[in-house]
Amino acid sequence: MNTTFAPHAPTAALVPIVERIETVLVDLPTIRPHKLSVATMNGQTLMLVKLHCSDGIVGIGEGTTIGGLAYGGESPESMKLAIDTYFAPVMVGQDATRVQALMARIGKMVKENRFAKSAVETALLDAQGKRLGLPVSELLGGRLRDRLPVAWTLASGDTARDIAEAEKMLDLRRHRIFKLKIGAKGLQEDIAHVAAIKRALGERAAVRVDVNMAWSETEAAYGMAALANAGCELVEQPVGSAAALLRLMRRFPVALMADESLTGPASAFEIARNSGADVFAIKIEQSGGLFNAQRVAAVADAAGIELYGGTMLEGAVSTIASAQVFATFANLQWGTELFGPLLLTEEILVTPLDYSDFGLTVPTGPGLGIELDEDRVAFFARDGLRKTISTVV
Ligand SMILES: O=C(O)C[C@H]1C=CC(=O)O1
Ligand SMILES: [Mn+2]
Repeated sequence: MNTTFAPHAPTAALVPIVERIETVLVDLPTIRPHKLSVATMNGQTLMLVKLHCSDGIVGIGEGTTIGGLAYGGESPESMKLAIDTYFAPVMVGQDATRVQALMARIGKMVKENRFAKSAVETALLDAQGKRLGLPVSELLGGRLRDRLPVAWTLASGDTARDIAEAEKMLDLRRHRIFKLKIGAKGLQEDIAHVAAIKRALGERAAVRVDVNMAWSETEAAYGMAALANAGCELVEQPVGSAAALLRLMRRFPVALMADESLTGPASAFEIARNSGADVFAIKIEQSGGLFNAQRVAAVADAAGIELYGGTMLEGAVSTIASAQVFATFANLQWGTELFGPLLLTEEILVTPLDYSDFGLTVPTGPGLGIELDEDRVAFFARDGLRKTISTVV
C-alpha cells in the first residue's frame, strides 16, 4: 500500500500567505483646534496599513498618534518606515491565518514600536475575520456588548466655547461624559475653567479632566482637591511618573486614572502590584495591539482596577479595532472615549460609523466590519490627489 499518497491532504500552497503590505499617510483636518498640554492639533495624520493576502483578502489597520512626536516615541512617519523596512520582510510569505504566531515572529525582530505593531495586528485580524466571516470581537473570544458609551473631549482652549460645544453634544444626544484637557494654563485658571463647565452642565453630564502629565506632584495635590470640590469625578494622568501617581492615590475624593504610564501588560502589572491607579485608560496602540489590550484588562480585573476605553485620537479604522476589543472586556466601568473620527472634518468610510444615543455601535460585519472609501483615502493621502490638485491650481 502506498502510504505517502494522500490526494485530499491540504498542501502548503493552499494556506493564505501575506503577499504585500502597503502603508499610506493620510492627512485630515480637525473640526477645530484641539488643545492638549503637549500639543495643539489642527489636523491628524493616519498611517493606514493594507495587508494583501494570497487568497485575495485585504486587511486594514491604522497607526496614529498625537502631535507627531509630542506624545510618545512613535510618529505616523516612523510607523510607516518601520513597517515598510522592518515588519514587511518578516511578514511576507508567512501564513496569514496564524495571527498570534506572526505577531510573535514580529516581536522577535522588532523590540519596541507598539503603535506600529497595533496597526499591523489590526490588519491581520481584519483579514482573518473577513476570511472566516466573523467580526474581530469574535476572534478575540466574543463580545459582551454591541454598544459602547462614548465621552467627548472639550479642548478648544476657551471656557464659553467648550460649554456651548457640550450643550450641542447633549442636544444631539451624542455625548454626556466630557473630558476636559487642562495643564497648559496656570493651576487656578484651569480649576476655574473646570468649575465653570461643571456648574453650567450640572447633573446633566459627567466632567473629567486629563492633565497629560503637566503638573508637578505638589500642583497635583492642590489641583486634585480643588477639582474634587468642583464636582470633577476623575483625574487622568496629572503627573508623569507612576511613582508620583501612586503617592496621589486615595488622598482625594476623585478617581485617579493612569494613561501615559500604562504602556502594556508589564506596566499594568507594576501599577496593579502597587495599587497605583483606580482606573486604567486602555489603548490598543499604547498596549502594543489588541491581544495585549486584553492582557492589560485581565491584569486590571484581577487587581480590582476599573477600566476605560481610551483613544489616541485615531481615525475610523483604529477606533473600530479598539471598539471590537473593548466589546470583549468583562468590565468597562468608565465607558470609552472613541470619538476620534468625529474630531475630523472628513469621512473616509463608505458607510459612516453609528454614533447615536450617547454611544457607538460596534459593527457586526466580518473583520472590523467597515470599508474604506478608497477614492477619499487617495484624495487625502500625503502625496495623493489633493496635493496634485492644489499644486496645479
Ligand atoms: O488621552 C489622551 O491623552 C489622548 C486623547 C484622548 C482624548 C483626547 O482628547 O486626547
Ligand atoms: Mn490621556
